[in-house]
Amino acid sequence: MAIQPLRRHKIRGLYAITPDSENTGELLGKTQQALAGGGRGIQYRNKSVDNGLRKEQAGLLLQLCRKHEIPLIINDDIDLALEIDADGVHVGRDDSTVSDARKFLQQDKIVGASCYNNLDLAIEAEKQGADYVAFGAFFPSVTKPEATPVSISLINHARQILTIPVVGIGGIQLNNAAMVIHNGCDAIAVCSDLFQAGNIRVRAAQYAQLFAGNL
Ligand SMILES: Cc1ncc(COP(=O)(O)OP(=O)(O)O)c(N)n1
Ligand SMILES: Cc1ncsc1CCOP(=O)(O)O
Ligand SMILES: [Mg+2]
Repeated sequence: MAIQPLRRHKIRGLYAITPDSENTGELLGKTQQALAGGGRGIQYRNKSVDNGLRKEQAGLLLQLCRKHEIPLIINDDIDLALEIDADGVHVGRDDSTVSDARKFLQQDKIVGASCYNNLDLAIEAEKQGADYVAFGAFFPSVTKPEATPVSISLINHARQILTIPVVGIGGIQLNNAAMVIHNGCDAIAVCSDLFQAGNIRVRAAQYAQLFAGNL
């Protein structure tokens, strides 16, 4: 029986952001481990390979995510999301607008938006139909060292104003994740601390445990 696409799944818990990688087998193996440990969303983010390989990797990741009934969100690229029928797209200030993403993707697809340290951007993203907003970087990020720094106190303000889920990103590690969650983030987006872990499944389970009873 064919596995059906996910219907506007809410992003909550551990949201795994894939690292730049040319090694498709390794990328799939690591993502499988993140899913086995309890990852609740996967974002395919790969800034370092050509479009052909991006399409191949994204298609294979989608098959894997469907087996686990977990959504695959494509970073930046609405066309790729449409081509492979991914579960959604994540856009930032240098990408398409939320309105365009919403217009081109079917209603049941997920649209996420980066809002950096800016609540006005988040209010606008929600109006335009975003399914979640992301703030960060809360901590220095090795994956994106130039990311805008953000104070944890923003999360509480965001939760009071917005109805859609709030995602925290940037330099999140096991020893600082609880602070982000306890301040109100519905999900934490993690790349290096998850994908560089010696045992990715165990690391993912440790993150998932931080949300225990809250998903
Ligand atoms: C969940 C999540 N939050 C923020 C980002 C960053 O998006 P953007 O600012 O467009 O930067 P790039 O990731 O494209 O470098 C994200 N990808 N995911
Ligand atoms: C894409 C992005 N946007 C802000 S920080 C970041 C990178 C997140 O990766 P890491 O968890 O390794 O800091
Ligand atoms: Mg982007």
